[in-house]
Order: sequence, then structure tokens, then C-alpha cells
Amino acid sequence: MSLVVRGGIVVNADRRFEADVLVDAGKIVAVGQNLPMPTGSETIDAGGAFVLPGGIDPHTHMEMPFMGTTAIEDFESGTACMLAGGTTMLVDMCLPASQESLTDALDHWLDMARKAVADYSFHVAVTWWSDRVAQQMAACVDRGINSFKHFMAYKGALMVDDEVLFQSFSRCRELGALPLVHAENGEAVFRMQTQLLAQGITGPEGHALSRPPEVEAEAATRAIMLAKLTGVPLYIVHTSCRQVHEAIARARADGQRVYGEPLIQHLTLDESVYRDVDWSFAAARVMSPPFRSKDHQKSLWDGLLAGSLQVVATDHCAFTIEQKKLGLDNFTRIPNGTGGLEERMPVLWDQGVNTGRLTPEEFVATTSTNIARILNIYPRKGVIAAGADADIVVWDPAATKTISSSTHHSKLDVNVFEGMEVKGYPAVTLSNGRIVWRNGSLDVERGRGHFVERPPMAPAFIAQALRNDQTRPSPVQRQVNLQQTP
Ligand SMILES: NC(=O)NCCC(=O)O
Ligand SMILES: [Zn+2]
Ligand SMILES: [Zn+2]
Repeated sequence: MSLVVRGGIVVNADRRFEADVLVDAGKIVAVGQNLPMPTGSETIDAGGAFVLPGGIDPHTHMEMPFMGTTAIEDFESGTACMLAGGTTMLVDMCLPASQESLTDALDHWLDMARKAVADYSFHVAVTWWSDRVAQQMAACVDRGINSFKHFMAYKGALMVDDEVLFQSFSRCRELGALPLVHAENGEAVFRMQTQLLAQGITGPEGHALSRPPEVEAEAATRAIMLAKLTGVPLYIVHTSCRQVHEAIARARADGQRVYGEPLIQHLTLDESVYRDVDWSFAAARVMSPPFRSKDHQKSLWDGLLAGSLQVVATDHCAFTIEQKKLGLDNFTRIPNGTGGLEERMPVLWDQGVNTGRLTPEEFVATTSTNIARILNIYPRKGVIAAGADADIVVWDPAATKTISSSTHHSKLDVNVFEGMEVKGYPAVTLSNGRIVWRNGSLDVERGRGHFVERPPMAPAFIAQALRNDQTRPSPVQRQVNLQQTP
């Protein structure tokens, strides 16, 4: 069915303008003023509100098996709650176990995601290495995956060493696929955890103490150098601190394509939570990297403004208080992860746009357009333009809401933004041309989401390939004159 979003101000990453948006068969078919209405089409009156491309959250963990339990958000509840907050696509982490085939894991994640109510894609993790993994990476690329995740932390579980990083980054370069890293030195974390436990520190404060910014900075710098050596762009997930932001900015100033992804949690919540006397309150906020000081937060905001950090994500990984209690007497066993899928856009608008840190255009860039470009799905996603998927948010900058676990749509029993008042909220969300959120209620259908295939060789890779070619090592041609050799 066709519909028209009338009377709004379209905001794309490059500009804003008054326009109607005509939608048919799940696609935007025209953007302009006084568009003719096809007979029988529905009208959504935007009433002067902003009309934005739907958000893309490039970092989530639905149903993730982790630390002896499984994250409770599933693809149905996760994609539903994100629509309520204006996000219309997520990219989840598909995690093969050690020795498991990457394509088998991809099949498993595709199967779990069948119930999604909105669009999704996957980064596939490389958790071990062999020639078979190199072949399976190519098979994943053939199936629409153009990014591979590497964990430099979680010793004894997902963590990989420098050999795997070097091999996998090199393979990514051959395939035109983007390597992602969780940058924390897992060995240093493990040693510090052991020391802290020996000192009798067993509560959630130990989590933050065992993962200071230095463990993140060391790993991020190492990954950046390995990306330089292997000639591949790099994406650093959950960039949480000044040191990593500065390492990314330095690398970019030095001609490397490195992307940084702060989370909405790290931008707005600080480390004081881990010293709360209420164990459940502190444990609910345990995630890696941990929340940081206000100085680090400022650096992340500055990075978004400067363009040295490009994307705001959530790393939505939902564990209930009951699940967190696995670590009641040992912080190293508290399942790591927090939620944010539904809150990312409103909190970023409230603390970014309403404070003048971001323009509405920069808000669109950091929640949608930049990641669509990085993941090579632009302009299908990330823009309000003819031909794009009709993932559209009518954004009311005057709407207010107090965030609470009692009203959110996630399966979680806590909300790390509990009590936060935000101004700026989605009035209507369209997913593939269908109204899925209006007047504060969801109207979603299990299985309506599509797997979004992402082709390799994004423009950054084509440019990088040229540079790699021009800087290819070459042998010295020598004339060997045996007669003159003594
Ligand atoms: N971030 C976190 O604490 N949990 C999810 C797994 C990961 O991304 O490291
Ligand atoms: Zn991580
Ligand atoms: Zn994650």
C-alpha cells in the first residue's frame, strides 16, 4: 500500500529541507513538495516535525550464549523494542564457537533471526584460525556478510591472539571485508582480575578496576598497527575512552581508515555506578569496557563532533538481575552486557542535539548514514531519498518521556537509563513502508524483517586496494656479475 508523509522537514546527513515523502511497496518512491497522492494512499501528517532515515544499530547481541547463560533479548523482542525508539535495522554478532564452521554458525543465527519484526544483518566472529576458516570467510561474503568481528578479550572463551588477528585481517583485505575488534587486552584483564580477587575485591567495582582505559588503549593501538601492516580498514567497537579516541584520530590523521563506535551508554553514564552500595544496581551496569569518567565522555562527544568517531551504537546484550547473580560473590562471573536499543536515539538526541553538541544532520549521520556507508548498504539504508527502503522516523523534537523499565519494550527487568527524562521522541516509525510505531504503541508482525545482504568492497576498500597496490613491496633488481665477485 502507498502512503505519504506530509508536511515534515526531511533531515539527511548532508542537509534538511521541507518535503513530502511518498512510499510504495516498502520503498521511498519520491521526495519533494506537493507530491501527487496516488488514490487510496494513506497520509501521515508530520505536522512540521523532522522526518529522518531510520536508525541502524550496528552492534547487538540477541540470544547471545555468554558466560554460562544466554542473553534474554531475542530477535523478535529486540527488533520490536528498537522500532519504538526509531531504529529500523540492527546488525548482530554471529559467534561461532572454537572449531565451529563460520557458515554453520551463520545458518544458526539466520534461523534465530527468522522471527525478527524489522531488518537485520550480521557480523560473523572469527574465534579461531585455520585454512578452513579462510575458506568459510569467503563463503560468508558470498552470502552477504562483509564484516568480521575479533575479540581481543574474554580469555579462554572468544579471545584471539595476534596470529589470528594478522591472518584474519589479511583475509579481510583479500575479500574486501571489514575487520571489527573488541579492543581490550584480555591477558592483562585476566591478571588484574586475579590480583583484585586475591585482595578481596569481589563486587562489581572490581569489574571496572580490572578494565582501566589502558587495557583498551593497548589493544586498540595494537589492532590499528596490525590493520596498517595488513593494509585493511578497521572498525573499533565500543570505543569508550579518550586514549582510544586519540589513537583513532592519530591513525586517521596518518592516512589510515579507522572507524570508532562509541556506545550511547559510554557517552551518558559514568563509572560512579560501580561503587553503588546496591549490588544489583551496580551489577546491572557491568559491561565491557566499563563506563568511564566524565573526562572520557567529553572526549567521545568531541570525537563525534570532529568526525574522528563516526557511529553511535548500543552493544545491546540483555541479562536480567537473576542472570547477573551468577557473579554474586565473584565479579568476573557477572555476565557482561547492558541494554539500550530502544533508548539510543532519544538519549542521543536529548544529550546531543538539545545541548548543541550535534546538529540534527550530525545526529542522522551518527545513528544511520555513516554506518550505512561503512557497511556498504548506502543508499538502500541511511537516507531519505527515492529508491531507499522506506525505513522512516517522524521525529517529534517536543515530545518528552521518562525512561523506565516499567514502560520499555525490552525483555529486560532493568533499564540503565532509568529515570532519565528525554525530549525528542519518535512519533511514527515506518519499517519497509509499514507503520510499526504510532501514538506510543507498536504494531509489529513476527517474521516481517528481512536479512539485509551487504556486498564486499565498499568504496573505502576500492580506494584502499589502490593504495595497497601503489605501496606494494618490490624486490631490488640486481645484476649479478659473477666475474667481478671476489
Ligand atoms: N560488551 C559487553 O559487555 N557484552 C557483550 C559482549 C561484547 O560485546 O563484548
Ligand atoms: Zn565487546
Ligand atoms: Zn558487543
